[in-house]
Amino acid sequence: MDVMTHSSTFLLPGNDHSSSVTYALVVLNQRLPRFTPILWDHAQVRVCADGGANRVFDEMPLLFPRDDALDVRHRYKPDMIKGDMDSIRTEVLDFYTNLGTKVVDESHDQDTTDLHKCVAYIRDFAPNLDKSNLCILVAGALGGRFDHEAGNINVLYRFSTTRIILLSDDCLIYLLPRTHCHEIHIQSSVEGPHCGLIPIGMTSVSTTTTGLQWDLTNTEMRFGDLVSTSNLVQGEKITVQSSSDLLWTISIKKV
Ligand SMILES: Nc1ncnc2c1ncn2[C@@H]1O[C@H](COP(=O)(O)OP(=O)(O)OP(=O)(O)O)[C@@H](O)[C@H]1O
Ligand SMILES: Cc1ncc(C[n+]2csc(CCO)c2C)c(N)n1
Repeated sequence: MDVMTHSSTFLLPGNDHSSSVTYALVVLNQRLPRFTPILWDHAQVRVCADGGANRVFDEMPLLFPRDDALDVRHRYKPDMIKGDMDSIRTEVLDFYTNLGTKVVDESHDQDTTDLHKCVAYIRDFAPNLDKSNLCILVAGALGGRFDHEAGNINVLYRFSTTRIILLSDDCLIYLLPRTHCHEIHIQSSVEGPHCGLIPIGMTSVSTTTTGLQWDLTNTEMRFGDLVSTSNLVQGEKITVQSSSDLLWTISIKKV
């Protein structure tokens, strides 16, 4: 079975030239995580999901209190705004349209979420993007309305062959597909030690891990019985192998 490696270097400032990953960023309509500018700088394409554009417009300047707000807004210009356009304010739409941001109104589709629409666009259409090792970072995906959080997690399952990482100020979540053995390299300056492995939707018959305080050894997990929450990372490397897709979550440090 092939090994899939994971590393949250996108939380560290600066260009990691050794990384072969192409990052894309989706900004949702939730308070911007404080490290959003770092994610923005790593990304080669930046897409706002509908009201996510309001957050970039209103909150990016707050993250740079010494800079002129207009300068900040010009510096952090989304490439695209996409969604059903019922949350973006007119002044925000006008501002970014004038700067050349592409706007796609998909209000005809009321069966998929704005995040779904953004991920589908990045995966299938974004021009000039090397998608051979694509990783989509999603800012503001957790910590708000539970229906939205569940919808955001569902996107991980609907696009299970695409690397997608849901982020909030407090934690990140991604899917570990059962098709691979996983090596998670912990960036201990910015993440951990709290972590969890969560089977959603079905019983996970057998999971084996190394590197956790409470490792699993061919252990069954399911809702209604054991799920691994409040676990702790012990070293710099975690390995996970499972008969089912699992969610991996790890805390993000406040620093
Ligand atoms: N409170 C929240 N918690 C988590 N994610 C959120 C929250 N609010 C919005 N989102 C995410 O941001 C995206 C865009 O938000 P927006 O408010 O524009 O959506 P919406 O479809 O108008 O929502 P609704 O009509 O259900 O209020 C959503 O599709 C969702 O993924
Ligand atoms: C069974 C079912 N439940 C809820 C919705 C509503 N809905 C789901 S995604 C979406 C778009 C949000 O921007 C909306 C309105 C639906 N269509 N079908």
